[in-house]
Amino acid sequence: MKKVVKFGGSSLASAEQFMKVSGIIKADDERRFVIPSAPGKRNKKDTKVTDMLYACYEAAENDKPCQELLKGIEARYDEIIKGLGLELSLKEEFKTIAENFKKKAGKDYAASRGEYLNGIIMAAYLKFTFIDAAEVIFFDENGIFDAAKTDKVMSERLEKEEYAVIPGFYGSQPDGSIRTFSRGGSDITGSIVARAVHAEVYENWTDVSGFLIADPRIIPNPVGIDTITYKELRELSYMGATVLHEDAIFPVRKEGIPINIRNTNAPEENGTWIVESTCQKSKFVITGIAGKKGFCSVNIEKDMMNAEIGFGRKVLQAFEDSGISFEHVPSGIDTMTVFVHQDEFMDKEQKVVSAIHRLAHPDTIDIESDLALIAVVGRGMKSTRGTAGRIFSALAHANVNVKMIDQGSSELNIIIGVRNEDFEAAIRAIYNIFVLVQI
Ligand SMILES: Nc1ncnc2c1ncn2[C@@H]1O[C@H](COP(=O)(O)OP(=O)(O)O)[C@@H](O)[C@H]1O
Ligand SMILES: N[C@@H](CC(=O)OP(=O)(O)O)C(=O)O
Repeated sequence: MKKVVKFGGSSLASAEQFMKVSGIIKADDERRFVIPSAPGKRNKKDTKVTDMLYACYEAAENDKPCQELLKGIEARYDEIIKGLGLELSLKEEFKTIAENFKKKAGKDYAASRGEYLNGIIMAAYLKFTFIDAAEVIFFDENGIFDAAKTDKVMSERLEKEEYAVIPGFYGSQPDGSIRTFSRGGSDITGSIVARAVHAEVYENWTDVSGFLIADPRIIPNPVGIDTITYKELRELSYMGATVLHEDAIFPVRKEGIPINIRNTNAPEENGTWIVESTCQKSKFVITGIAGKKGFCSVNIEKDMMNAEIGFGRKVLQAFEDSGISFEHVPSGIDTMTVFVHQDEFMDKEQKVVSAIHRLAHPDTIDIESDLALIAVVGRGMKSTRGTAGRIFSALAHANVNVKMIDQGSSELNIIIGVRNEDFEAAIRAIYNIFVLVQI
């Protein structure tokens, strides 16, 4: 039996955390393949090594001095090495990194060094084989993850290893350059490794005891989720529940490998099981709530819009032509609203508006910014009447003005648009009505 274990930055932020991690791995000899992230925050005010590397590289790229910043990063690793009592020096590694920064080896190369160096330390401490992810994780020349090549090379390579450490977050492109996944992407590496070795389980160790019904930074001590389906999880992580990267389920999903979210600081707890499907009912009507701030709505009105075939396509074409993806498109008889990410949209706003006028000839276009989207997700909602009603009465009681509602036909989720400033109050109101009143 093989278990793949991924440890997030919060689990590897200091020597003390490394010791806990080693204890967890050594407690079960089926924990054979280890995916470390870069050191994360040691306290709320601390900076993640990945962010330090981005900052350092930005300086190097602009021909500004970055030696001091790099020294700060080296000091973080040295502190871990010293704390673990290891006979290991990363001097040569840092020399190479400084040289490559000078040669402008790329932002992705810079960020990836956080995981690479942590992997070297982890392998030395555990006495496992170190495998550079650049040798087993591949992207094509356009930077798209190459699943087929990765799966083949990775499974052949890991077949030969009993115990190995593979750093998370990055791989290589055909020209040998380093490419990373998006932020939080070590979760994806863990999932890819789990698939390649046909693991029995993919354990994802973090600093919370599993997936919680709501973000603990908004709801103090939220109830934990015992079991959640891949689909529910995808909705929640896409909508901002950062505990697992939204793309991390794809590799394991195809193999039916469950993901178990666990807490490095409370390993005795079972955490959350993420599975393909389950006959287990969730504790409450809803499984979870998540959300994100920073959206804009573009409201388009045109009399008799309903009778005009192709109107929606023309409007969306205007967004596509500017390279802007849309999140939701609720519509009425003579209105259509397109929700987009504010930061993506801001610079191109007027270009898109004029394109909509040119392509679709609407009567009016009205833009509203600083909106948040909240997803209420649950496999139990389909069979329960009145869920939407309960949400709206809770929001009305909390004085939250609902800007938009969108329910997918799967009835797995309801998306609600509110003002950014109402975001936390809205999440609290929904949590209270579905969870607190039932406890
Ligand atoms: N629904 C949720 N359940 C659990 N944690 C959540 C949720 N939503 C947001 N989080 C946040 O996700 C954090 C864990 O993810 P992350 O910071 O990426 O950890 P790691 O460094 O271990 O990869 C938690 O500390 C918590 O603040
Ligand atoms: N270190 C990378 C990748 C990652 O997955 O980190 P973490 O496991 O700490 O979320 C980041 O900060 O984005």
